[in-house]
Amino acid sequence: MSENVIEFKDFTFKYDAQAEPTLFNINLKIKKGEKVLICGPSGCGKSTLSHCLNGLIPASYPGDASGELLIADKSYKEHTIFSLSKITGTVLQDSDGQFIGLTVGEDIAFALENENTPLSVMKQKVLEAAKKVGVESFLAHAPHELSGGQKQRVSLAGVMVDNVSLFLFDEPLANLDPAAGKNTIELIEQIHKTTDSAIVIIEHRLEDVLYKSVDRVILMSEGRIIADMTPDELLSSNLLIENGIREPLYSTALKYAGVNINPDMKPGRIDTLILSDEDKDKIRAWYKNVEVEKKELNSYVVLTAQDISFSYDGKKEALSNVSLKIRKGEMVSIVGRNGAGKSTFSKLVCGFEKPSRGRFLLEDKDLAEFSIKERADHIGYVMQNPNQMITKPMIRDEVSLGLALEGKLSEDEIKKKVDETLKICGLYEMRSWPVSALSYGQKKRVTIASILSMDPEIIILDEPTAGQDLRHYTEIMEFLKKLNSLGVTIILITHDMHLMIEYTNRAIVFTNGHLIKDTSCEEILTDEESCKAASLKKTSLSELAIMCELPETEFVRRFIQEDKRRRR
Ligand SMILES: Nc1ncnc2c1ncn2[C@@H]1O[C@H](COP(=O)(O)OP(=O)(O)OP(=O)(O)O)[C@@H](O)[C@H]1O
Ligand SMILES: Nc1ncnc2c1ncn2[C@@H]1O[C@H](COP(=O)(O)OP(=O)(O)OP(=O)(O)O)[C@@H](O)[C@H]1O
Repeated sequence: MSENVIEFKDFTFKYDAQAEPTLFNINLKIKKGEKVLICGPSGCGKSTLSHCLNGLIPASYPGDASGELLIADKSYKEHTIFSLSKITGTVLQDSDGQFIGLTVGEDIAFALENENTPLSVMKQKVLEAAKKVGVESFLAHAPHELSGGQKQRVSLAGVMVDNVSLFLFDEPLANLDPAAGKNTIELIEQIHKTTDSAIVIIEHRLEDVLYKSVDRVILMSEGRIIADMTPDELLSSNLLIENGIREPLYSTALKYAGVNINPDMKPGRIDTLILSDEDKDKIRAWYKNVEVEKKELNSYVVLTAQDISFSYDGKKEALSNVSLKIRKGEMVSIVGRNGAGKSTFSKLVCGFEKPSRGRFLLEDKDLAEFSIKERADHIGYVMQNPNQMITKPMIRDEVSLGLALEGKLSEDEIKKKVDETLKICGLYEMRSWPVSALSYGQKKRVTIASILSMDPEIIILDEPTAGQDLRHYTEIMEFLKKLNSLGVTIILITHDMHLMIEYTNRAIVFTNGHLIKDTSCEEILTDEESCKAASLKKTSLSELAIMCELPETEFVRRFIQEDKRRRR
């Protein structure tokens, strides 16, 4: 094989279902042993590009292509899905779609089974791969018994048993808790160091992904490659912000402090960043000048959990003695490791499961007396995986569904309400499209729109911004903030520490079914012990504070203040 694993030459691709091409004139070479990050706004064609590399295009998604794409020196047209599966190992964005086996073990083994590996070798390899991603105790479980993040880990283990020339990770961090995300980036780095496979990572969370080095970042916009440069060059430019991608937190902090970033400072990663004494002084001066405000909290409690316990199988408790109070108009984060019980907690609040002990109160009324439908009038739940929520083939029908079932509004009123919501969620232009033509991030917005149209008093959102680019992330979060300022209580389940500090003041931390901490976000993020127990991760702000000899917690607090002030 030549040194290029992938070579796109003037490659253009149009889905049969679309009028215009989704990829235009792509010219891109990725060599053996290279590690490349692809980023770009939602819908810019990142997943489409990756589908070309694992054969889903043209096998599952037919369309017209021109130009050439060589994978391992052979035109993509000459490959089959099977021949490509030997070359490309993919971890898809939507890990649900990837399960084939009845158990987790079978699933990880699938790649090896195809190669007639002896049983004993196979078991050993499966166990090793499972251990690397921490799912070894789930090998006999059915995939549907896993939490979202646990499923994502299984997909990672699945590709790691393969011996491929190209690893393709499509949003590998979505749904992973911060510590697991960090491990994943370390695992990818290990693959990078120990094989000469090419690695392509598609990810929005640069704060997390740039924790280890990447050789190049490819920036896409509207189906074209608009930049192909090193992280040091990219972070010295304004291209990320201009193209709607969240910069790593330290980079934003440097800009707030008025530090001019250039490639010689090696700004591609926080641990390579070189700051002069003058830069540090600028950061200290900025820190000193940030005004710290205090927010008064409403004391009116809207949701109470009293000593809630629950088990799926009657043996192991998924939640144990959880008690908490949510005040009206609060915007809080629920965080914690994969499988900690966060989604289970939400399912209990919404009545999809019943607690084995304890009770929930909505204001002073026992929620056990409400039917699921009555609860839905007060509490909206946006689940983690949009594919588990969407039931209608057309976007407009999906978003109208709740209102139509409720039967309170006329058809015209429903139409008006749905149009408003679609506009807010940036879906109005696509209102008559089939859901099947949407990217994952776009589908996620459809599910948020469905819940918002119902005007609930409390909204629980499970990873609301997973798969969203900065523009949609900001639109969704600013809209939630606006709803919140009107009195709607918002509970965000998130693994995104960046989101937690940007938008919420309080963090409720779960680990192994227990609520272990309930305090301010900056306190959680600078407390080593809680971070470890709950698989959270300090952000790059902590490291920046240490570099400048400033107190970590206060630095994070002031950054949050400044960030909120600037976005008002
Ligand atoms: N199967 C399909 N049929 C028709 N159009 C599609 C299909 N899949 C994606 N598209 C369209 O192609 C465009 C690019 O989608 P793609 O999934 O590649 O974007 P992306 O950059 O990966 O976005 P995201 O970050 O939201 O996942 C979108 O506008 C989408 O509507
Ligand atoms: N349907 C189910 N049947 C059996 N066990 C389940 C089921 N759903 C979840 N579990 C288990 O209950 C525990 C809590 O899962 P839950 O989905 O609440 O975690 P989570 O904190 O939301 O995780 P994540 O961050 O990965 O989404 C996990 O150990 C999981 O394996």
